[in-house]
Amino acid sequence: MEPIIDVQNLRKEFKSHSSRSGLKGAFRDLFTRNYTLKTAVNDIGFSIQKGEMVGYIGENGAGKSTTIKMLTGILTPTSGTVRVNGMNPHKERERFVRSIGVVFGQRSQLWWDIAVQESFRLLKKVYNVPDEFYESHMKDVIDTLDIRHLLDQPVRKLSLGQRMRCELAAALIHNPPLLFLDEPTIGLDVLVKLKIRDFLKRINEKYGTTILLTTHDLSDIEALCERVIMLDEGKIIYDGALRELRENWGEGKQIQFTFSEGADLHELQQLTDGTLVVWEQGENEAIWLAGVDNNENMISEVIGKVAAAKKIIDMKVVEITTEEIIRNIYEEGAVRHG
Ligand SMILES: Nc1ncnc2c1ncn2[C@@H]1O[C@H](COP(=O)(O)OP(=O)(O)OP(=O)(O)O)[C@@H](O)[C@H]1O
Repeated sequence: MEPIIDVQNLRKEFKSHSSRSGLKGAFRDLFTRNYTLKTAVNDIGFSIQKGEMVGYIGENGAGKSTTIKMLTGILTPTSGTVRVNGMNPHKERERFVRSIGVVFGQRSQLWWDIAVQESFRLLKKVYNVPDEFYESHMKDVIDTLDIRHLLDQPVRKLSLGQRMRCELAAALIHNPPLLFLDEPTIGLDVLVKLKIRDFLKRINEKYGTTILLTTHDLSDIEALCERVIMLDEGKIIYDGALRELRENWGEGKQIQFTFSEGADLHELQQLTDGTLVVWEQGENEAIWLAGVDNNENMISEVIGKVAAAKKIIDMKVVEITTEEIIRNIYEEGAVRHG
């Protein structure tokens, strides 16, 4: 089966001209421009099958939005190919936009001054959605997102969480097979986040909707996506199961000690000499974190050695979080496999 998203050797360069300083520089700029080239997306490739929910992650400036903009036809690639829903997003613009739903957390597709349901009706017309389908489908969407009481409010009166739920509903009026979400839960409280996640799971199960999700909130990814694509400086550094990422990288644990008084690094290193421990100071000098391999003997050995010499007033053993795993990966720049 043809993948729903297929990207090959995709590249986007931005040209920006840097001005030279001084009057002489400005004069020279009139005749020859000084360009600097920024490669935002650097020859990437991946494909996504129908029904997948994929997390697209990376630090600020990694190239996520630029990729999404090329996938949705807003930007033209410098080189490479993009096929989405069997189409070229830039060439078949009109037909293409009817086949996708997009939610950008920071931007609205609803009309600010009119009631939410008027916006919905307008979009229904734009997308040519048949009445019968609209009634039954939107009833379900409205109930699941719990927005019925908001329908006669103008958008400008809604809170961010209320607006985001309406945005999601608006993106789904034509029941697109593919949904792009860029930071859909940014700034939302936990309850609204949970509601949105449950909703996304539900439409994925019910309609087999494919979802590509960009977010800085890794708990969104953990709740929804089995697969992650990780981007760093325009290149894909990991594409695979989130589970595998944890297995390969997350085997370590941290023991968090709170001592009765301040400790220093040298002293702690000496105490655990001969054991592989990475010490790191916590919030203050009495709190220290010992990073160790996930091995029971190792954990008791470290605790034993430390407890014999220092007065401990609190202690806990914590799993390394996905957040930390990913931070470690960025620090090392690439993923070690196996
Ligand atoms: N229109 C543009 N002109 C010039 N440079 C751009 C343009 N758009 C993006 N860039 C640059 O391309 C790089 C990738 O930007 P992009 O917005 O895709 O990153 P991102 O991963 O989405 O980041 P964030 O998480 O901050 O949204 C950045 O260095 C950015 O400065």
